Amino acid sequence: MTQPFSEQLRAAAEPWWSGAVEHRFTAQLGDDVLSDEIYSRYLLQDYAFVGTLADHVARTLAAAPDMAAKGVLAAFLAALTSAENDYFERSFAALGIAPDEYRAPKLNPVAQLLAREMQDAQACGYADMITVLACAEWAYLRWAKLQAIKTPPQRFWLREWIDIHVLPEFEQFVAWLRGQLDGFASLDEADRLRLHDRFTRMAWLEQAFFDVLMDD
Ligand SMILES: Cc1ncc(C[n+]2csc(CCO)c2C)c(N)n1
Repeated sequence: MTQPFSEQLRAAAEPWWSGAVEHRFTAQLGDDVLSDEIYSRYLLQDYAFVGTLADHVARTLAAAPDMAAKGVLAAFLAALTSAENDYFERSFAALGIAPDEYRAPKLNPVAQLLAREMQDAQACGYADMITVLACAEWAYLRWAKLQAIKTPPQRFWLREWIDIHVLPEFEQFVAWLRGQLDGFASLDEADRLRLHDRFTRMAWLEQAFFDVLMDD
């Protein structure tokens, strides 16, 4: 039996998929041994990423083929801009990072490429936009699940970052994204190949996003 298209995409994105999901950055985060210096670097880049992602979700919503899909994306966008923003603000305060610093960070080269990848997908259409989103969200669900079985970190900014990504609502959203990917199996071969490349590039970028933060 052929695998669902989402599984085909994920399997084809190895070794970068596992490289991202089992990254030493996330392992050290879950073990509560990641330095605040590295995590601060991460959070500054990721806050900018999440801002760009919110715009990406809004454009995906605008391109969505039906009201049901628009509703799911609207709910995700609401969570992204409320609860998630609150987490960032509290964490920046605890880490001694001032608003001036986190509102306009200088993006590292990987963060710049991630933003380009989203723009490129937006120029192609709904399936491409969903593919970018699905890879990013699914990878976060996976690494967080692996870390959630450990003793929760003492530092709330590490602990809550795992918690946010194992919430049932988030898991349902990822399941929905995977369902959307599975629907793209009926697209023609050229489209499927382009989505394969896009998903793999995203997995590579997710791994690289962690790589550039580490000291060693
Ligand atoms: C580089 C990078 N890739 C993916 C995510 C995952 N993500 C982005 S927004 C969001 C919403 C709910 O928390 C989630 C899970 C991230 N943070 N940073």
